[in-house]
Amino acid sequence: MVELKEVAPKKDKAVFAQISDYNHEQIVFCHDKETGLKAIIGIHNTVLGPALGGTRMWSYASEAEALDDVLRLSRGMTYKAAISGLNLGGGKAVIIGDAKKDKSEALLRKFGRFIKNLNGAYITAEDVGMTTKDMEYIRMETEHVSGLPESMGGGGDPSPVTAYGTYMGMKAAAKKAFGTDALSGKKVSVQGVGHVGGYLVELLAKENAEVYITDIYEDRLREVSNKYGAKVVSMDEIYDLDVDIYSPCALGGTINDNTINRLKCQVIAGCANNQLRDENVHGPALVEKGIVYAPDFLINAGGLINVYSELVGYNRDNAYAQTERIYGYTLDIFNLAEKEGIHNQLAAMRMAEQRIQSIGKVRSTY
Ligand SMILES: NC(=O)c1ccc[n+]([C@@H]2O[C@H](COP(=O)([O-])OP(=O)(O)OC[C@H]3O[C@@H](n4cnc5c(N)ncnc54)[C@H](O)[C@@H]3O)[C@@H](O)[C@H]2O)c1
Repeated sequence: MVELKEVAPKKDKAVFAQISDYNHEQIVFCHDKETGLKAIIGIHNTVLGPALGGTRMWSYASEAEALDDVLRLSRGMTYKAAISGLNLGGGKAVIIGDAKKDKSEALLRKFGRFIKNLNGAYITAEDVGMTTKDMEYIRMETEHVSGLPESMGGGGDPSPVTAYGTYMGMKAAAKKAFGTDALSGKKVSVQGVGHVGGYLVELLAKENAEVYITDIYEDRLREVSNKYGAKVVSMDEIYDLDVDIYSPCALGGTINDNTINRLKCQVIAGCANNQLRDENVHGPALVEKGIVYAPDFLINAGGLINVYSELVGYNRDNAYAQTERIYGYTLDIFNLAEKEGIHNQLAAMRMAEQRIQSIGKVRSTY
């Protein structure tokens, strides 16, 4: 019987205690002195299928932080795949190092060898700090790579599909909060206008929403602002804006003790992973404030749906059609949360767990 549960991670805990809290199946520590490779592969759950999730390269402040990241992210992938109806498990990998300085062909290919040795239990893809070229190096050593460029038979950049799913989830949340899913005239703040955020602003502008944007990079802000008429605000100001919808599209953990009381929106719907710093605390806090929260792993699943489509025979139209269903799934989650008197993130987690448990039983017969 699969058992997933909510946990509040403690970084000072022993490694096995942390793995046990999150209920991972396998953690692989990869080390190679020659190339300087230090990586951790987290395989959270493979009941529904191979554990799929990107590789992130980041200069973590400590190894504990890297482990915490891979544990949280791989568990999120389990939920994302399960709730999206995909035959995939949840996994993720982190390479510890500076993506601008520490990367080499040899390091990436060595990492590919470690993935190869897992015989398909883990399938990797691109994440923060990795490029398409890096994926090509990993692909030289193992076939268990997804999200490849179209020229290599892959589905190309998943970001537009992720943005489309996020937009669908946002519309469903608007329907719940405002009684209509029309976003025309709604004030929407988008935090982070990178790959996904940029495409999301385009969709919002097409629907005549009033969009506010912020980012670290000024040239990117200028580009998006000029293209879509979005208003630029400072990075800190984003939390205090008098908007209808706040869309976190940068990094995780932005809904926390410091920001929650500043938010004036009625809806939160964005593509960032792990938006709630602590789901046990900040999920209920949003309910208390009357904010409709669209669960992150549900509405940002478009990219994963696109990548999954590659594994079963790529068709972009099918990937978009499946992503469009996020609208209905999000409304289902709101109904479940209301019925059970729980917050939306918890309802989404329960829905995902339920599918893993029931399909786990189907698969117990060989
Ligand atoms: N790319 C996908 O298909 C996909 C799929 C699912 C989830 N996500 C998640 O969505 C988020 C965005 O992904 P992306 O591919 O667009 O990444 P990206 O790196 O292209 O964009 C992120 C942007 O956020 C900006 N940023 C970082 N910190 C910020 C801050 N404090 N304030 C304002 N802006 C800040 C960065 O400068 C960058 O422009 C990430 O959390 C990612 O894990 C992405």
